[in-house]
Amino acid sequence: MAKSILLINGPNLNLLGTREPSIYGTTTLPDVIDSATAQCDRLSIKFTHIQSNHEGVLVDRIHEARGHVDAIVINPGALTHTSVALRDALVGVDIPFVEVHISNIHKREAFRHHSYLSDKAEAVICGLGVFGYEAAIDWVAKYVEVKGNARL
Ligand SMILES: O=C(O)[C@@H]1C=C(O)[C@@H](O)[C@H](O)C1
Repeated sequence: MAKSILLINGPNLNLLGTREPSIYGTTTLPDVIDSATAQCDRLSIKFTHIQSNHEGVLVDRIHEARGHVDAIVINPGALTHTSVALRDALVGVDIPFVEVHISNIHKREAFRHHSYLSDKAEAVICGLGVFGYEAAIDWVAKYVEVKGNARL
């Protein structure tokens, strides 16, 4: 069972709750983090989180996670559809990850239908709103085994 999870949120997710609420809902990112923190506490999982609007900052954080994190839950935001660098970082550190999208990207503009990450993800959750984060953490807790001595 995973003992440490890193949650990553990409560009514009800092606006969650006020940004296009008809698509992304009214729950704020701090509320998402608070819920995920409590969920991980209940599951005895060490939890950390980063949100950044900068691709290189997220790449650096993924590199830093190697050897310290058992699994990553990532909503890459728009980098989903553009970032080979993010894909390469996730594959390069060999940490299992679950891809989360608040909206159902397959019901939206065509340019959102492709992800540079999905074929490397353990699972992809989209369209469940912010519940997708909770579902991803629950799944990771149940099905992702600790690799070596990975700890935060
Ligand atoms: O649904 C989401 O969480 C994703 C969030 C974004 O910011 C968009 O750029 C993606 O296309 C969809």
